[in-house]
Amino acid sequence: MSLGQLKRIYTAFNPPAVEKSKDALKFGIIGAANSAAWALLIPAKLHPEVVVHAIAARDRKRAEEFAKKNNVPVVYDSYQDLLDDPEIDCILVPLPNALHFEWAVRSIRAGKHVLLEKPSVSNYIEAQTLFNLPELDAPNAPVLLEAFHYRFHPIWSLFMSLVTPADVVHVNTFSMIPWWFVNKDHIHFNYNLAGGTMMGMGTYNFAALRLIFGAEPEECISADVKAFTEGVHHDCDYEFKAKFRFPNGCIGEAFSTLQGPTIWYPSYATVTHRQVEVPDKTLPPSQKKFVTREVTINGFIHAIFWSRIDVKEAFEIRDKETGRVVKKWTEKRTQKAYSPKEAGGGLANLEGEEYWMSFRYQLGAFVDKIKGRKPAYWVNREDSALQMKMVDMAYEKSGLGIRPTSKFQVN
Ligand SMILES: NC(=O)C1=CN([C@@H]2O[C@H](COP(=O)(O)OP(=O)(O)OC[C@H]3O[C@@H](n4cnc5c(N)ncnc54)[C@H](OP(=O)(O)O)[C@@H]3O)[C@@H](O)[C@H]2O)C=CC1
Ligand SMILES: O=C1OC[C@@H](O)[C@H](O)[C@H]1O
Repeated sequence: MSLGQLKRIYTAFNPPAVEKSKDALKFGIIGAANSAAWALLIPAKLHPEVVVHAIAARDRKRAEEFAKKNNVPVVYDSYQDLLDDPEIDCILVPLPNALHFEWAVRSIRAGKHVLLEKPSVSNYIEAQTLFNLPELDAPNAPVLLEAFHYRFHPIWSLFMSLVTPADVVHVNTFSMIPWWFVNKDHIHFNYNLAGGTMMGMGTYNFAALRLIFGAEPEECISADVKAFTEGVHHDCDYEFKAKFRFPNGCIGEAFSTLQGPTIWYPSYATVTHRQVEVPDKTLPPSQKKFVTREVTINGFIHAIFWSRIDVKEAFEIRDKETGRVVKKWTEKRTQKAYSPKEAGGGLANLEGEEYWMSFRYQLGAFVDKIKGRKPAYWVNREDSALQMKMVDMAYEKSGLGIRPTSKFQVN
């Protein structure tokens, strides 16, 4: 690891605190969750318009410890008490997946803006209700955002600018978390809490496929899982490999595991385009030029640690009449984008530093939306709902079945 990389990662987790503005939004967190550090506590330090105001946990002592450790001034005894605080503008919901639906609805009904951990809910049934809540279409409606952090990072935007969705024929995605990071008692492996690797990690791969094809999958062709069978862990996949058919017979593949090997291997998505003709005025009129482009984004999920885009273009010059290949060659290049400036082009003027994690860009977009500014990037409600449709498709195909629907009643 280079010194520059080490410095970037160190600063990402220990960022310089910025001064808060008078009209900063007050956030409350329901659940003293580990992921709250990534999604809110760290990025909040870098955002002048965000103050983490309150924490609630099922157990007050746990909330107090969390508050002390993270300098959160107000502690509540219950999630509902926190929602009832009129001073709070926004809620982070970092609860087990099975509780996202209920607490997102309750938060919205309390008039709060909601940053909702991924996956947004347990299944498409819940998604249709949540993302179509009438409160979200009322005047001055609260903002609801699924925390799909990687989509807000400049490397993702740069990567997408190198992809031509209509020409994509095949996509292969990979993600993993080493075995030592998630133990068996984690909420990821509790069926009643809507656990499973497709929920915890696979949703990242699935979103990549939907975005790269610019379309929804028509069918899950196969979904092979390795799953626990006993106790609360039953039907929780700890590893899976799924294959989807997208429009025009195109194929998208996803592999992920939450029990991977010891060394953390970066996620990736490799995109193969069909061969297309490229205009080239330097060629004689009897010849045509073609290119087949393959683009890989490495480290798309946790870009801060290490990420890079690899572009491989295979060119061919063909005789127009006979189709015979006259010449062929391959060109390769790589690109990094730890900041908008490094991404360049249309992204260069956006706000961001190389030590900003995807979560900081996400928080920026969330605040911009609330403040009535136009975020650089957004994940809309329909998109989040369709995301759950794809997850359900894979769970149904796997034989494990969709994750259980919440009993919480929305009247
Ligand atoms: N964006 C990201 O990078 C990440 C996102 N996530 C997502 O965030 C969510 C939480 O994950 P993570 O922070 O790892 O989980 P944790 O186990 O660390 O936190 C979950 C919280 O849920 C609360 N909770 C309420 N009811 C229950 C229950 N019945 N069983 C267990 N916990 C309960 C607990 O709060 P209390 O303090 O009240 O006891 C706990 O603090 C998940 O949806 C996950 O997919 C997870 C990791 C990273
Ligand atoms: O980004 C992540 O990495 C760790 C996982 O436990 C988590 O669900 C995921 O969001």
